[in-house]
Amino acid sequence: MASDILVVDDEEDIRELVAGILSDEGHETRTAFDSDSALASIAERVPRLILLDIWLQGSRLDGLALLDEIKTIHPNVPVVMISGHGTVETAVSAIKRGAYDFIEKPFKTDRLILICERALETSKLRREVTELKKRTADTFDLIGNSAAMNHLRHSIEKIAPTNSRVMVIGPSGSGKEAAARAIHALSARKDAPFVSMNAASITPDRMEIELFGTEPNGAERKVGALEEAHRGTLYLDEVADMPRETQNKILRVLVDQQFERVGGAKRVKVDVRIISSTAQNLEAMIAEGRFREDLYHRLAVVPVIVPALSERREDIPYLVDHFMKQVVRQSGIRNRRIGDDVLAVLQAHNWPGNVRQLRNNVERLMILSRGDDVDAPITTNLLPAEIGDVMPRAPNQSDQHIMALPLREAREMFEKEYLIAQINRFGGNISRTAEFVGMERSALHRKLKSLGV
Ligand SMILES: Nc1ncnc2c1ncn2[C@@H]1O[C@H](COP(=O)(O)OP(=O)(O)OP(=O)(O)O)[C@@H](O)[C@H]1O
Repeated sequence: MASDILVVDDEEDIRELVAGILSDEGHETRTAFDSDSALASIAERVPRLILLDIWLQGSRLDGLALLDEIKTIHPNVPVVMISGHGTVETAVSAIKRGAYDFIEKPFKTDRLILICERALETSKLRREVTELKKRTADTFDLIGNSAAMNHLRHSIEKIAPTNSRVMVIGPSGSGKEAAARAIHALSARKDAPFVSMNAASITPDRMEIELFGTEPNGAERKVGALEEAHRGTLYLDEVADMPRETQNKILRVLVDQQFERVGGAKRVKVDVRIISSTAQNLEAMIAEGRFREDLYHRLAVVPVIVPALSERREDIPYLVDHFMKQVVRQSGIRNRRIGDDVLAVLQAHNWPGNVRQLRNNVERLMILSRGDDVDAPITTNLLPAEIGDVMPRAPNQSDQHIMALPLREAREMFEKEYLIAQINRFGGNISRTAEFVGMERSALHRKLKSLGV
């Protein structure tokens, strides 16, 4: 892949030769003859790779001093030193000071190309690893300041250091896996793997292979999730959707504490903490005979509840801010300000898809507003119709369309839904709601009473 490379050398012949070879390889090259012109060039645009002469005659900073300067400002840009005869020792010390490698003059074209490609590849991998680490770290952050989130965080902190099996219960997209990852991250198992397995998406005949793996001498070599999670945590997502046969297999492992790999007779023992999750009411499923009661009791030693987003609307501004920063980091889109009107609509919406749906909408808003003036706030006209709806329908409300009603009833219906949404938005705080809607607190109380709220 073509990269932007800066060649710094006081000898014009060498500069042009190196730049020429790398240009022929398809890279974009720039040159500088001393430390100041190099720093100016870097300040204008940070190159992907720098080739730097060790001596740099007639320059304010020699090659090593310039290397120090570059490593201070841009520690991740790889620098390859160009050394002459008798300067190899200096080149070695340059590596200790952060240079990626060095090449000795006179050099062979192939060697120059090879060193540059390797330096570019290594720094690309480093960038990817840093990015991945950031993304993994993101999943451990449980954002939110509502009473419900504070309670959840508190429970997680208490449960994490124990070895108890946990069942995380909450609607789809509410953050069950995020909670499970937080439990793992705060436990003594944090340096061992967190293995996630969606039990519902695997057919019963495949389940055994995925969970137990195969004996190493078998036709298909597979390490099972249980072994992969050794000393760590196995997250069994959506246990309610597991077929009966799979439930039996999981129960057997929990009872025996050991298992056999597919195609093998040896008993394998692993040390794994199991966290499971469900979006469904398992007790009702047990009553209907669709879920094994004994398995439920073994999995749900400690139940942890993650509430729906509509029950903790105060968290929405924090989540929006968090997701905007995440989008900026992951996709390089410039950060934007979000208008108060947009936040008000987002807080009033019911979010059936919970945090995941909110995250997708924030990402969509950022993408749609990409070409706009960065100083202007994101406005409501970018929201999809179902979210921008000024009449969010609270659960159990009449679903009669407002246009089918006479004015008095339509006004009452609007007032009722508007006020319920605003109260929810302020977490049930009547004083703050009254202040926002522009009413006296006592008048708001009377209004709510007359509307039967
Ligand atoms: N409190 C939170 N703070 C920050 N991010 C969150 C929070 N809750 C959820 N998320 C993010 O929202 C997305 C959905 O969360 P997650 O996958 O944990 O939900 P889930 O309940 O396990 O979903 P499913 O029911 O589909 O398995 C993820 O990107 C997750 O990182």
